[in-house]
Amino acid sequence: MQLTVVDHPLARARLSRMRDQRTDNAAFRAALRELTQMLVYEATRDLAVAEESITTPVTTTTGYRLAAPPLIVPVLRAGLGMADTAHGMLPESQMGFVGLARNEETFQPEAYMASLPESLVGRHVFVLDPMLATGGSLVHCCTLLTDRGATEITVLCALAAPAGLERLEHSGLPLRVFTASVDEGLDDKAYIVPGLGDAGDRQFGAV
Ligand SMILES: O=P(O)(O)OC[C@H]1O[C@H](OP(=O)(O)OP(=O)(O)O)[C@H](O)[C@@H]1O
Ligand SMILES: O=c1cc[nH]c(=O)[nH]1
Ligand SMILES: [Mg+2]
Repeated sequence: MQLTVVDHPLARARLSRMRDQRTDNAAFRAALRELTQMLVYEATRDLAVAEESITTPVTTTTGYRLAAPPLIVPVLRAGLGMADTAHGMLPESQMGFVGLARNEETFQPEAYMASLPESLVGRHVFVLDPMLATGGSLVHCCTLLTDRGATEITVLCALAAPAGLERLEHSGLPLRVFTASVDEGLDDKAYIVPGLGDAGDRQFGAV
């Protein structure tokens, strides 16, 4: 597993706004959208490009486009807040969806939907979920993807806990992880510390 911490000053500023308990739902969503831009920008740095000839108003030159836009997969609910921004930056990408809700007593993810192409052979997949806590949700999601043949998965998250990163590492899944911070740890409710609370509730309200 490859880990990249995107600790650019602008990313830190957005993340700090998300952490602050005074930040309301709308401002939290705005900061997450802006942070997502930075995560996508970093995570797409090494994607293959195809060349094409283009004609400017002055002359002909070489243009570039992504050779194979990745499949984008937000993990509902919280990943929804990253989806539109990622899609805006990768407009040719297809989007799939995975719905998971962590049981807050057992901390196990409970799946309630998956809408994915049947085969992901040869497809690079970008998974969006702001929070990597115990890692149970992302292991579940990424296993759905490898079961369909994916061999290249990039995870974008705002925050990661060391325990979740360790779990992903030991899962053997073919992952690159981009996060804006590796936080201190988890509390007794498996919330990330210092964290930002429940990323779904912070965007959409408590359920
Ligand atoms: O690493 P884990 O311990 O599995 O926890 C992380 C998961 O928890 C949050 O979702 P949640 O289950 O709260 O659902 P929600 O997005 O609907 O709020 C978050 O968005 C991750 O999917
Ligand atoms: O801190 C956490 C842990 C899991 N899910 C969240 O939304 N926040
Ligand atoms: Mg939640």
